[in-house]
Amino acid sequence: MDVERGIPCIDFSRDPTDLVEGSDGWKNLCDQVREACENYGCFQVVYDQVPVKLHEELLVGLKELFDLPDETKEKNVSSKPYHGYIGKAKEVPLYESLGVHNAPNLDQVEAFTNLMWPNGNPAFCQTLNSMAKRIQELEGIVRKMILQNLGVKNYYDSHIENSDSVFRVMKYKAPRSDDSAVGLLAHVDKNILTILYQDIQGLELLSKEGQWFRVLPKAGTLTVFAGEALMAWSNGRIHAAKHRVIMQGRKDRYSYAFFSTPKGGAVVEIPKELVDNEHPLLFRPFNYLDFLRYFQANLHLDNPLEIYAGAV
Ligand SMILES: O=C(O)CCC(=O)C(=O)O
Ligand SMILES: [Fe+2]
Repeated sequence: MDVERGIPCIDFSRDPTDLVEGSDGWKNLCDQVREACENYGCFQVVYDQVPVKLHEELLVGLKELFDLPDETKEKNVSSKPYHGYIGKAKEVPLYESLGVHNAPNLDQVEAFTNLMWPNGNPAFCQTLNSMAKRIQELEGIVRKMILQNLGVKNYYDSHIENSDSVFRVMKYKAPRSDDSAVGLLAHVDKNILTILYQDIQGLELLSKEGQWFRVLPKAGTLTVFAGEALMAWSNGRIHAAKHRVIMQGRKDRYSYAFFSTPKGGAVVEIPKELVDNEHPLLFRPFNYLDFLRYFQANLHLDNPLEIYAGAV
């Protein structure tokens, strides 16, 4: 495994047979994914099923989207936490973002683009939907590898059935001064897996040893994070890493990410196979949406999940 500046980089595009379940290449990738998830909670993945041209097209559309008036962007509301428009927050003034629920479904993206543009925006709608579908495919592969390595592949179908997703697009304005500025505060993702693309650098990851590393963007590469829902479900075997965005320089920064989440109302429950004397139960079963709401209401807490559902 190639570890560059502290972040493992795993090549899913070396040979198409590597993605054939059960092949030697597949087993090798599974091992790399497990090592990365356990030790870093994050890795970069080379994946050519998301063409560089599609990233470029989406970025052009995103610039147009974020240039829309605030009143238009604010129309993107949702009852689910982190699905609507976020902007002009005191703590992160450079940050703005919009969420699209279940973006691999064309109707959902169409509803979003019709809300943003008077005549919709068919080209952007297609691009965003195509991106979400391709990243969802990658998410499914990564999740299958993780479950296989945990020895609980039999849970894969129900895991996917009980999942949902939100695609978030983000813009960070360039800081006003030459000093670096916080784009997004340090946090751990709460969901299952996050697969992210950034156009220019800014993303930083906290290693288990307590050191911040820059995650540099690379053409044809996406960044995968494990979230707390997966960390909890794996009974702590998978690490969910803290990360943040630091802005520097004169350029605005754009990023987007596919977040897989437990379905609304779904309960995160550790499989019995992952609990034994060496691995005592770490979390009681918890309702994901209820936990998210608890987290939002208690942003000052350091370990909200441990307080909310900790079993020890
Ligand atoms: O914009 C980025 O690079 C990171 C975004 C992020 O961490 C998040 O939305 O959870
Ligand atoms: Fe994040």
